[in-house]
Amino acid sequence: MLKIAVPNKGSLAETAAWMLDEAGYRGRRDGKELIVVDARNEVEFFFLRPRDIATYVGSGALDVGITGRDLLLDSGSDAVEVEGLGFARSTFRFAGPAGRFQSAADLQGVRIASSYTLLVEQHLAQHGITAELVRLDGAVESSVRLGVADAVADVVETGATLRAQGLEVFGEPILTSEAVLISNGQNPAGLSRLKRRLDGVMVARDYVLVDYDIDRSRLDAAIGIARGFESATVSPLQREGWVAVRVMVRRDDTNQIMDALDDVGATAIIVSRIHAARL
Ligand SMILES: Nc1ncnc2c1ncn2[C@@H]1O[C@H](COP(=O)(O)OP(=O)(O)OP(=O)(O)O)[C@@H](O)[C@H]1O
Ligand SMILES: O=P(O)(O)OC[C@H]1O[C@H](OP(=O)(O)OP(=O)(O)O)[C@H](O)[C@@H]1O
Ligand SMILES: [Mg+2]
Repeated sequence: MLKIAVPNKGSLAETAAWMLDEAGYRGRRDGKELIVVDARNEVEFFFLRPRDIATYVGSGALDVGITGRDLLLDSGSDAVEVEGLGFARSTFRFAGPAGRFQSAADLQGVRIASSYTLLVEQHLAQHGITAELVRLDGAVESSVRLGVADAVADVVETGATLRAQGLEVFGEPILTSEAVLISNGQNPAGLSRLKRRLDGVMVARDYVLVDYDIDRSRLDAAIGIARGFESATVSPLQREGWVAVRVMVRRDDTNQIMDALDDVGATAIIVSRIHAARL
Protein backbone atom coordinates (compact mmCIF):
# COMPACT_ATOMS: atom_id res chain seq x y z
CA MET A 1 0.00 0.00 0.00
CA LEU A 2 1.30 3.43 -0.99
CA LYS A 3 0.50 5.91 1.80
CA ILE A 4 -0.50 9.25 0.27
CA ALA A 5 -0.94 12.54 2.18
CA VAL A 6 -3.65 14.75 0.66
CA PRO A 7 -4.70 18.30 1.68
CA ASN A 8 -7.99 18.18 3.59
CA LYS A 9 -8.90 21.88 3.14
CA GLY A 10 -7.67 25.20 1.75
CA SER A 11 -6.64 26.23 -1.76
CA LEU A 12 -5.10 22.87 -2.70
CA ALA A 13 -7.79 20.46 -1.51
CA GLU A 14 -10.42 20.64 -4.22
CA THR A 15 -8.14 20.35 -7.24
CA ALA A 16 -5.97 17.67 -5.59
CA ALA A 17 -9.11 15.60 -4.97
CA TRP A 18 -10.24 16.20 -8.55
CA MET A 19 -6.89 15.04 -9.96
CA LEU A 20 -6.93 11.86 -7.86
CA ASP A 21 -10.52 11.20 -8.92
CA GLU A 22 -9.56 11.63 -12.59
CA ALA A 23 -6.62 9.32 -11.97
CA GLY A 24 -9.08 6.59 -11.00
CA TYR A 25 -8.67 6.60 -7.23
CA ARG A 26 -11.42 6.39 -4.66
CA GLY A 27 -12.29 9.75 -3.08
CA ARG A 28 -13.72 10.47 0.33
CA ARG A 29 -17.47 10.33 0.81
CA ASP A 30 -17.60 13.46 2.97
CA GLY A 31 -15.28 16.18 4.23
CA LYS A 32 -14.94 14.53 7.63
CA GLU A 33 -13.29 11.30 6.47
CA LEU A 34 -9.59 11.37 7.44
CA ILE A 35 -8.42 8.05 5.99
CA VAL A 36 -9.60 6.36 2.81
CA VAL A 37 -8.36 2.90 1.84
CA ASP A 38 -8.43 2.20 -1.90
CA ALA A 39 -7.52 -1.51 -1.87
CA ARG A 40 -8.09 -1.96 -5.61
CA ASN A 41 -5.39 0.57 -6.40
CA GLU A 42 -3.21 -0.42 -3.45
CA VAL A 43 -3.16 3.05 -1.95
CA GLU A 44 -4.24 4.61 1.31
CA PHE A 45 -5.12 8.33 1.50
CA PHE A 46 -4.54 10.41 4.62
CA PHE A 47 -6.36 13.75 4.62
CA LEU A 48 -4.17 16.22 6.49
CA ARG A 49 -3.66 19.94 6.93
CA PRO A 50 -1.71 21.24 3.92
CA ARG A 51 1.00 22.68 6.15
CA ASP A 52 1.60 19.33 7.87
CA ILE A 53 1.93 17.19 4.75
CA ALA A 54 5.66 17.69 4.14
CA THR A 55 6.34 16.87 7.82
CA TYR A 56 4.50 13.52 7.57
CA VAL A 57 6.26 12.61 4.33
CA GLY A 58 9.67 13.85 5.47
CA SER A 59 9.47 11.82 8.68
CA GLY A 60 8.73 8.63 6.72
CA ALA A 61 5.30 8.15 8.35
CA LEU A 62 3.71 8.49 4.89
CA ASP A 63 5.30 7.78 1.50
CA VAL A 64 4.20 10.63 -0.75
CA GLY A 65 2.01 13.72 -0.63
CA ILE A 66 0.47 16.62 -2.45
CA THR A 67 1.29 20.06 -1.05
CA GLY A 68 2.52 23.49 -2.17
CA ARG A 69 6.18 24.04 -3.08
CA ASP A 70 6.19 27.00 -0.67
CA LEU A 71 4.80 24.82 2.14
CA LEU A 72 7.36 22.10 1.42
CA LEU A 73 10.30 24.52 1.58
CA ASP A 74 8.94 26.30 4.65
CA SER A 75 8.54 23.00 6.51
CA GLY A 76 12.27 22.31 6.55
CA SER A 77 11.33 18.66 5.93
CA ASP A 78 13.56 16.14 4.15
CA ALA A 79 10.81 15.33 1.63
CA VAL A 80 11.68 16.23 -1.96
CA GLU A 81 9.64 17.55 -4.86
CA VAL A 82 8.93 14.92 -7.51
CA GLU A 83 7.11 17.22 -9.93
CA GLY A 84 4.86 20.27 -10.23
CA LEU A 85 1.16 19.53 -10.67
CA GLY A 86 0.27 22.74 -12.52
CA PHE A 87 -2.34 24.20 -10.16
CA ALA A 88 -2.38 26.62 -7.19
CA ARG A 89 0.22 28.67 -9.00
CA SER A 90 1.42 31.71 -7.08
CA THR A 91 4.50 33.73 -6.30
CA PHE A 92 5.84 34.38 -2.83
CA ARG A 93 6.84 38.02 -2.47
CA PHE A 94 7.69 40.89 -0.22
CA ALA A 95 5.18 43.73 -0.08
CA GLY A 96 4.92 46.97 1.82
CA PRO A 97 3.11 50.30 1.91
CA ALA A 98 3.15 51.84 -1.58
CA GLY A 99 6.48 53.58 -2.20
CA ARG A 100 8.14 52.75 1.15
CA PHE A 101 10.45 49.90 0.01
CA GLN A 102 12.32 49.56 -3.30
CA SER A 103 14.25 46.34 -2.79
CA ALA A 104 14.86 43.57 -0.26
CA ALA A 105 17.92 45.50 0.99
CA ASP A 106 15.52 48.10 2.45
CA LEU A 107 14.22 45.43 4.85
CA GLN A 108 17.27 45.68 7.12
CA GLY A 109 16.04 46.01 10.71
CA VAL A 110 12.30 46.16 9.95
CA ARG A 111 9.44 43.87 11.10
CA ILE A 112 8.24 41.41 8.42
CA ALA A 113 5.01 39.46 8.93
CA SER A 114 4.60 36.08 7.24
CA SER A 115 3.10 32.62 7.59
CA TYR A 116 6.25 31.24 5.95
CA THR A 117 8.95 32.38 8.35
CA LEU A 118 11.57 29.74 7.55
CA LEU A 119 11.34 30.54 3.85
CA VAL A 120 11.75 34.26 4.59
CA GLU A 121 14.60 33.76 7.10
CA GLN A 122 16.53 31.65 4.60
CA HIS A 123 16.01 34.20 1.84
CA LEU A 124 17.09 37.10 4.05
CA ALA A 125 20.15 35.18 5.28
CA GLN A 126 21.19 34.47 1.68
CA HIS A 127 21.07 38.20 1.01
CA GLY A 128 22.79 39.21 4.26
CA ILE A 129 19.75 41.01 5.61
CA THR A 130 18.73 40.94 9.27
CA ALA A 131 15.09 41.63 10.08
CA GLU A 132 12.52 40.76 12.74
CA LEU A 133 10.09 38.04 11.67
CA VAL A 134 6.49 38.18 12.92
CA ARG A 135 4.81 34.83 12.42
CA LEU A 136 1.08 35.00 11.58
CA ASP A 137 -1.34 32.27 10.56
CA GLY A 138 -3.10 34.05 7.69
CA ALA A 139 -4.60 37.34 6.48
CA VAL A 140 -1.01 38.58 6.67
CA GLU A 141 -1.85 41.57 4.46
CA SER A 142 -3.70 43.20 7.38
CA SER A 143 -0.63 43.23 9.63
CA VAL A 144 0.90 46.47 8.32
CA ARG A 145 -2.28 48.50 8.65
CA LEU A 146 -2.78 47.03 12.13
CA GLY A 147 0.74 48.05 13.15
CA VAL A 148 2.32 44.68 14.00
CA ALA A 149 4.68 44.73 10.99
CA ASP A 150 6.30 47.13 8.51
CA ALA A 151 6.30 44.75 5.55
CA VAL A 152 4.91 41.32 4.66
CA ALA A 153 6.11 38.26 2.76
CA ASP A 154 3.10 36.41 1.38
CA VAL A 155 1.49 34.36 -1.35
CA VAL A 156 0.45 36.54 -4.30
CA GLU A 157 -1.79 35.32 -7.07
CA THR A 158 -3.68 38.25 -8.59
CA GLY A 159 -2.36 40.82 -6.09
CA ALA A 160 -5.93 41.89 -5.26
CA THR A 161 -5.60 41.14 -1.54
CA LEU A 162 -2.40 43.24 -1.30
CA ARG A 163 -3.89 46.16 -3.20
CA ALA A 164 -6.99 46.17 -1.02
CA GLN A 165 -4.68 46.75 1.97
CA GLY A 166 -2.71 49.53 0.26
CA LEU A 167 0.36 47.32 -0.20
CA GLU A 168 2.54 46.75 -3.26
CA VAL A 169 5.15 44.13 -4.05
CA PHE A 170 8.84 45.03 -4.22
CA GLY A 171 12.10 43.22 -4.87
CA GLU A 172 12.56 39.97 -6.75
CA PRO A 173 10.04 37.16 -6.17
CA ILE A 174 11.27 34.91 -3.35
CA LEU A 175 9.73 31.83 -4.93
CA THR A 176 7.42 30.66 -7.69
CA SER A 177 5.07 28.07 -6.25
CA GLU A 178 2.48 25.55 -7.38
CA ALA A 179 1.04 22.33 -6.03
CA VAL A 180 3.68 19.60 -6.08
CA LEU A 181 3.96 15.86 -5.62
CA ILE A 182 6.48 15.11 -2.87
CA SER A 183 8.22 11.92 -1.77
CA ASN A 184 10.81 10.58 0.68
CA GLY A 185 12.07 7.83 -1.62
CA GLN A 186 9.99 5.08 0.03
CA ASN A 187 7.93 2.72 -2.14
CA PRO A 188 9.43 3.77 -5.51
CA ALA A 189 7.15 1.39 -7.45
CA GLY A 190 4.03 2.86 -5.86
CA LEU A 191 5.28 6.40 -6.45
CA SER A 192 6.02 5.65 -10.08
CA ARG A 193 2.48 4.32 -10.67
CA LEU A 194 0.90 7.34 -8.96
CA LYS A 195 3.13 9.73 -10.92
CA ARG A 196 2.26 8.12 -14.25
CA ARG A 197 -1.43 8.42 -13.47
CA LEU A 198 -1.13 12.07 -12.41
CA ASP A 199 0.95 12.81 -15.52
CA GLY A 200 -1.89 11.37 -17.59
CA VAL A 201 -4.40 13.61 -15.82
CA MET A 202 -2.21 16.65 -16.49
CA VAL A 203 -1.97 15.81 -20.19
CA ALA A 204 -5.75 15.34 -20.44
CA ARG A 205 -6.25 18.61 -18.53
CA ASP A 206 -3.72 20.72 -20.43
CA TYR A 207 -3.91 19.37 -24.00
CA VAL A 208 -6.54 18.82 -26.69
CA LEU A 209 -6.51 16.87 -29.95
CA VAL A 210 -6.73 18.83 -33.19
CA ASP A 211 -7.73 17.05 -36.40
CA TYR A 212 -7.78 18.69 -39.82
CA ASP A 213 -7.58 17.93 -43.53
CA ILE A 214 -5.05 19.61 -45.79
CA ASP A 215 -3.55 19.47 -49.28
CA ARG A 216 -0.26 17.56 -48.98
CA SER A 217 1.59 20.49 -50.61
CA ARG A 218 0.72 22.61 -47.54
CA LEU A 219 1.47 19.94 -44.96
CA ASP A 220 4.90 21.29 -43.96
CA ALA A 221 3.47 24.73 -43.28
CA ALA A 222 0.72 23.21 -41.14
CA ILE A 223 3.11 21.00 -39.17
CA GLY A 224 5.25 24.08 -38.57
CA ILE A 225 2.30 25.58 -36.71
CA ALA A 226 1.64 22.54 -34.50
CA ARG A 227 4.17 19.72 -34.36
CA GLY A 228 2.27 17.56 -31.91
CA PHE A 229 3.44 16.11 -28.61
CA GLU A 230 5.78 13.58 -30.14
CA SER A 231 4.98 13.68 -33.84
CA ALA A 232 1.89 14.45 -35.93
CA THR A 233 -0.20 11.52 -37.15
CA VAL A 234 -0.65 11.93 -40.92
CA SER A 235 -3.10 9.63 -42.76
CA PRO A 236 -4.00 9.53 -46.47
CA LEU A 237 -7.46 10.72 -47.48
CA GLN A 238 -9.64 9.35 -50.26
CA ARG A 239 -9.39 12.76 -51.91
CA GLU A 240 -6.33 12.75 -54.20
CA GLY A 241 -3.33 14.63 -52.78
CA TRP A 242 -4.97 15.32 -49.40
CA VAL A 243 -4.12 14.08 -45.90
CA ALA A 244 -5.77 14.05 -42.48
CA VAL A 245 -3.60 15.24 -39.60
CA ARG A 246 -3.95 14.74 -35.86
CA VAL A 247 -1.83 16.62 -33.31
CA MET A 248 -1.97 17.29 -29.59
CA VAL A 249 -1.79 20.99 -28.71
CA ARG A 250 -1.86 22.95 -25.48
CA ARG A 251 -5.45 23.80 -24.68
CA ASP A 252 -4.51 27.47 -24.09
CA ASP A 253 -3.16 27.74 -27.66
CA THR A 254 -6.15 26.10 -29.36
CA ASN A 255 -7.73 29.12 -31.00
CA GLN A 256 -4.47 30.73 -32.20
CA ILE A 257 -3.52 27.39 -33.75
CA MET A 258 -6.93 26.99 -35.41
CA ASP A 259 -6.60 30.49 -36.90
CA ALA A 260 -3.10 29.76 -38.20
CA LEU A 261 -4.11 26.35 -39.65
CA ASP A 262 -7.06 27.99 -41.34
CA ASP A 263 -4.70 30.60 -42.86
CA VAL A 264 -2.50 27.91 -44.46
CA GLY A 265 -5.46 26.09 -46.00
CA ALA A 266 -6.50 23.46 -43.45
CA THR A 267 -10.19 22.55 -43.48
CA ALA A 268 -12.52 20.52 -41.27
CA ILE A 269 -10.53 21.54 -38.20
CA ILE A 270 -11.97 19.69 -35.23
CA VAL A 271 -10.85 19.98 -31.61
CA SER A 272 -11.58 17.20 -29.12
CA ARG A 273 -10.99 16.84 -25.41
CA ILE A 274 -8.72 14.10 -24.16
CA HIS A 275 -10.49 11.98 -21.60
CA ALA A 276 -7.42 10.15 -20.30
CA ALA A 277 -3.83 9.73 -21.43
CA ARG A 278 -0.72 7.69 -20.73
CA LEU A 279 2.24 8.89 -22.73
N1 LIG B 1 -4.79 32.72 -3.94
C1 LIG B 1 -4.00 31.68 -4.15
N2 LIG B 1 -3.68 31.32 -5.41
C2 LIG B 1 -2.88 30.27 -5.65
N3 LIG B 1 -2.35 29.51 -4.68
C3 LIG B 1 -2.64 29.83 -3.42
C4 LIG B 1 -3.47 30.92 -3.09
N4 LIG B 1 -3.59 30.97 -1.75
C5 LIG B 1 -2.86 29.98 -1.27
N5 LIG B 1 -2.28 29.29 -2.26
C6 LIG B 1 -1.41 28.13 -2.15
O1 LIG B 1 -2.06 27.19 -1.32
C7 LIG B 1 -1.13 26.60 -0.45
C8 LIG B 1 -1.54 26.89 0.94
O2 LIG B 1 -2.57 26.05 1.21
P1 LIG B 1 -3.42 26.31 2.52
O3 LIG B 1 -4.54 25.38 2.42
O4 LIG B 1 -2.57 26.38 3.72
O5 LIG B 1 -3.77 27.79 2.25
P2 LIG B 1 -5.09 28.55 2.18
O6 LIG B 1 -5.84 28.30 0.95
O7 LIG B 1 -4.59 29.89 2.40
O8 LIG B 1 -5.91 27.98 3.40
P3 LIG B 1 -6.18 28.65 4.79
O9 LIG B 1 -7.49 29.33 4.59
O10 LIG B 1 -6.25 27.50 5.72
O11 LIG B 1 -5.06 29.60 5.04
C9 LIG B 1 0.22 27.21 -0.73
O12 LIG B 1 0.95 26.35 -1.59
C10 LIG B 1 -0.13 28.49 -1.43
O13 LIG B 1 0.87 28.91 -2.35
O1 LIG C 1 -3.08 37.70 -4.86
P1 LIG C 1 -4.46 37.23 -4.53
O2 LIG C 1 -5.21 36.75 -5.72
O3 LIG C 1 -5.21 38.26 -3.77
O4 LIG C 1 -4.34 35.93 -3.62
C1 LIG C 1 -3.42 35.84 -2.56
C2 LIG C 1 -4.11 35.65 -1.25
O5 LIG C 1 -4.79 34.37 -1.24
C3 LIG C 1 -4.39 33.64 -0.09
O6 LIG C 1 -5.16 34.02 0.98
P2 LIG C 1 -6.30 33.12 1.64
O7 LIG C 1 -7.62 33.48 1.06
O8 LIG C 1 -5.91 31.73 1.60
O9 LIG C 1 -6.31 33.64 3.13
P3 LIG C 1 -5.18 33.54 4.25
O10 LIG C 1 -4.32 34.73 4.08
O11 LIG C 1 -5.92 33.55 5.52
O12 LIG C 1 -4.42 32.28 4.03
C4 LIG C 1 -2.98 34.14 0.15
O13 LIG C 1 -2.57 33.91 1.48
C5 LIG C 1 -3.09 35.60 -0.15
O14 LIG C 1 -3.55 36.31 0.96
MG1 LIG D 1 -4.05 30.98 3.28
